[in-house]
Amino acid sequence: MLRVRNLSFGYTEKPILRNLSFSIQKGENVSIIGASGSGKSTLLQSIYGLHHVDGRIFWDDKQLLGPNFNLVPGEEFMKYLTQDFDLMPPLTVAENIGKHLSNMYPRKKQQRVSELLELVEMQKFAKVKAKFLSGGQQQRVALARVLAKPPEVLLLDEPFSHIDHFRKNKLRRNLFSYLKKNNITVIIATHDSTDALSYADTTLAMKAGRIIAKGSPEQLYKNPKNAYVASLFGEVNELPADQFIPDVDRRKKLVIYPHEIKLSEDIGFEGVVTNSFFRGSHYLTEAQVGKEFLLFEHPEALKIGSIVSLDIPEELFTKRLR
Ligand SMILES: Nc1ncnc2c1ncn2[C@@H]1O[C@H](COP(=O)(O)OP(=O)(O)OP(=O)(O)O)[C@@H](O)[C@H]1O
Repeated sequence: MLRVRNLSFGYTEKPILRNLSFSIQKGENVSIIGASGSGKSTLLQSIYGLHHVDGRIFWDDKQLLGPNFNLVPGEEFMKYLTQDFDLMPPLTVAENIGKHLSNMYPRKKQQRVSELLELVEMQKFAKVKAKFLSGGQQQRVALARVLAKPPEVLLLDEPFSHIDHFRKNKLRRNLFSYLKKNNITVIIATHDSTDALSYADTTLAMKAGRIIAKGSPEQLYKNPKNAYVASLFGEVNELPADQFIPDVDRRKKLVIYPHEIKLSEDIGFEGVVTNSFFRGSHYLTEAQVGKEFLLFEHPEALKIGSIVSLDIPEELFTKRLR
């Protein structure tokens, strides 16, 4: 188990991580989500042992002591994939992946490299020098490289940021099932809600250096603490509650996802369509209701200026009142 206790850190006087405490089970897939600058990368670097932090970090019973105690920065049983991929440009893809593997058993080494090339779908590029690869290809090689000697804990910072959608989905499925099968603990800092929703066992939501929510992706999505947490998963409406519910505290807000609002067959909240954005499976539609602009999903494009009646399920008036 990874245990983080009262972790604080700042690059300067200004605190960046503020008294974080949490635990992660062996083999767990944890995603860290949060706005840009909230401290996700700094948290990964602190766990890896790159910063002089306050607080304590343990892997099982072993305390991780950080840069004061490690001549070579970083913990041996962990791998940290940074946002810059750290490949050796003059070496080939296969050489980069196998760089830290022993040459004592060349066949075994070759087998391992082939297995990893297959995992990231880079077999065809085995003999190509890293300097000739695109950003997305480099990122895939870097992923294979951190897995070459399987770590116990893998820290990934935006690992799919350069990879196109076509490859990303399959790569994600391959990679995360490989990690589960091998019981590798993975902590992934991400902006991508699919990483957080589909693959994580646990999601940590960060804001300004604090963890403001922790739970399963379902818990955080269905019962978000506030509009900020909900917005980390995609579009969300944050509406003044008193415009929609009678006799409610004026300071309260309603946090509602666009797919939860539907066109009503009978009486609903009347609005005027102000925008409609094609999203493939639906149109994300904006309507003005009173002074508020609401986003909702609709299967067809609605004409701008048309009058609509919108239905917000009544149960959300209590469930999503914040
Ligand atoms: N080397 C550094 N020196 C000084 N300040 C830094 C350094 N690295 C990061 N920061 C600051 O620390 C804060 C947190 O940065 P961090 O990169 O951890 O955030 P993040 O959540 O990972 O952001 P992003 O999603 O944009 O990668 C930011 O305000 C950033 O400006």
